[in-house]
Amino acid sequence: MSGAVFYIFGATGDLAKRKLFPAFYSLYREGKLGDDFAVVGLARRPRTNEQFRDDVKNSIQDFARYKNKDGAEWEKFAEHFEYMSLDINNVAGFHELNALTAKLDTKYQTGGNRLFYLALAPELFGNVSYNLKEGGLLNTQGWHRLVIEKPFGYDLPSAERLNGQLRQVFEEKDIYRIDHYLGKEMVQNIEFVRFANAFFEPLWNNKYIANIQITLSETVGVEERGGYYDHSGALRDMGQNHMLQMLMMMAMEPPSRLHPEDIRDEKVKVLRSLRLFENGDDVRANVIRGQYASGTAKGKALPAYREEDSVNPQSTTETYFAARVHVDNFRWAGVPFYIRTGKRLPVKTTEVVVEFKNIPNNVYLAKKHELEPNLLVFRVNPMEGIYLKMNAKQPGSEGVIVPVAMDFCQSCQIGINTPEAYERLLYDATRGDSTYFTRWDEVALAWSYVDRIAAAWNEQTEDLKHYPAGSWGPEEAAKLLTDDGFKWWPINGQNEGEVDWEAVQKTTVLA
Ligand SMILES: NC(=O)C1=CN([C@@H]2O[C@H](COP(=O)(O)OP(=O)(O)OC[C@H]3O[C@@H](n4cnc5c(N)ncnc54)[C@H](OP(=O)(O)O)[C@@H]3O)[C@@H](O)[C@H]2O)C=CC1
Ligand SMILES: O=C1O[C@H](COP(=O)(O)O)[C@@H](O)[C@H](O)[C@H]1O
Repeated sequence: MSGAVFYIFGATGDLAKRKLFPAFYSLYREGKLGDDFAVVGLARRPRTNEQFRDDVKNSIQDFARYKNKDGAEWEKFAEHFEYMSLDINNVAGFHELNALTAKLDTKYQTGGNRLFYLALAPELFGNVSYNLKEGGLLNTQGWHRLVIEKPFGYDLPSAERLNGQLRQVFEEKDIYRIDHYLGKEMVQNIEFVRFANAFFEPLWNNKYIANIQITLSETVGVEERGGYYDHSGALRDMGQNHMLQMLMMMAMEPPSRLHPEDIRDEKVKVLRSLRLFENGDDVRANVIRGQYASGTAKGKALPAYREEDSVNPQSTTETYFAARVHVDNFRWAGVPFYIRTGKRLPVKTTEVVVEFKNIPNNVYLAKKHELEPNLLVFRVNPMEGIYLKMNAKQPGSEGVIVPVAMDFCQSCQIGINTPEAYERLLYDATRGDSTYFTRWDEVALAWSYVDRIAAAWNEQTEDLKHYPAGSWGPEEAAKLLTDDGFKWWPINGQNEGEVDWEAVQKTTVLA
């Protein structure tokens, strides 16, 4: 990497501690940062450089893939970190920051390259970018990139306002909007599996695929984020970004080149093809929302959402939603995409299931047997891998057909040491590769899709269902599929479905 100064705005916050410092350390240990870099931590509270380096060290001990094993290496790494107390709203502080950076530019031969990471509450994003310009931090020769966290706005109008503020200072090509799901190994793998395998791409259409199911389930509640979450809800927190991004990866056409803009062009076309809900009734027929009530998980009593800290006791914010989504283009016409996400569900998992259509039922095997459909499952999180379920003769039987699985468990083979999403994204931003960041038109289209749902929900709240914490959400979500002759496929054997995945015979593990 060519030299650069990295600025972490919000360096005393949770994201910096849990994700960013560990990501820097992994990249450093892997030689991806080189030695010509400085990291400047910025936040209001006072910290000496030594205290800040201790914060970084503690975060690495707690959260990094590489632990702080080697004292000499740690010391070398820590020297790259500096701290400056700064209030985002104070322009004078930015002039001071510029003076500090000039020294770092010389020390590390950065060529004026600067990456500004905003790990801050979104309402501060606009001010930072304006003050960066005012403070002279963009007056150098090298590249200047702005990495911003989600949420990018609350709805389309607020996202447009924010984008307008950022664009007064940065060009679109220099704005890296994070969606950390795009940094996940298996989400990135979707396009490789699709486009690098002769036996998938020909089947990847409405002739052979019956439906696609995307599940992002979480066992946690809102934890300490009640204040943010109660104004957001599952649709904005997970639907507008991570879920639609995964849907785009599944549905996009092959890009003509593996160039970031070509890939993002194809993703945007998927968003443009989403069938928009026409009115409130249409939303209610296709989107189910829920909120967790008290319940139990693993014998532990769990509070209701309305009892969580910083949550309105009468809140109607959804902690769960499931939707039937249609992509109205030639490839996907008639294939429903079912998406669901929720907090306080029984397992933490992210999975995408592709259910293939059954073989014609007049051929002899299907006449004699109840055949299960073939499934291709992308296991994104926490297990990483690909699972293919098919039918085969039970060994030793007289033609008994059983479901068997080809299970490529990536996390079993590579272990838990696969790079974390933030590592990949940070590395990509340092290299100027924006493929796995979201472009403005993606963000805007995703908001306009989600805003229609939110508007219908605002009209009335009677359709909000309460589900016990620790359950799979409102029963109505099952009906979305049963009405179409489908069902949610079990997640890691934990669903109330009939198939016991552990019992499914594992025939082959690919090397
Ligand atoms: N935490 C997470 O897991 C995730 C977070 N995000 C996003 O990342 C961003 C940061 O989240 P998170 O780290 O959790 O938030 P925190 O509340 O933990 O941290 C906020 C940071 O901003 C600083 N800050 C607040 N006001 C100012 C100000 N006026 N001037 C300078 N610094 C200020 C705080 O430091 P101080 O008080 O010292 O000024 C603190 O370092 C948010 O946009 C969030 O949505 C996204 C995905 C996951
Ligand atoms: O962006 C968010 O994602 C997390 C879930 O991320 P994961 O990588 O652990 O699957 C979610 O808990 C949080 O509410 C949301 O803001």
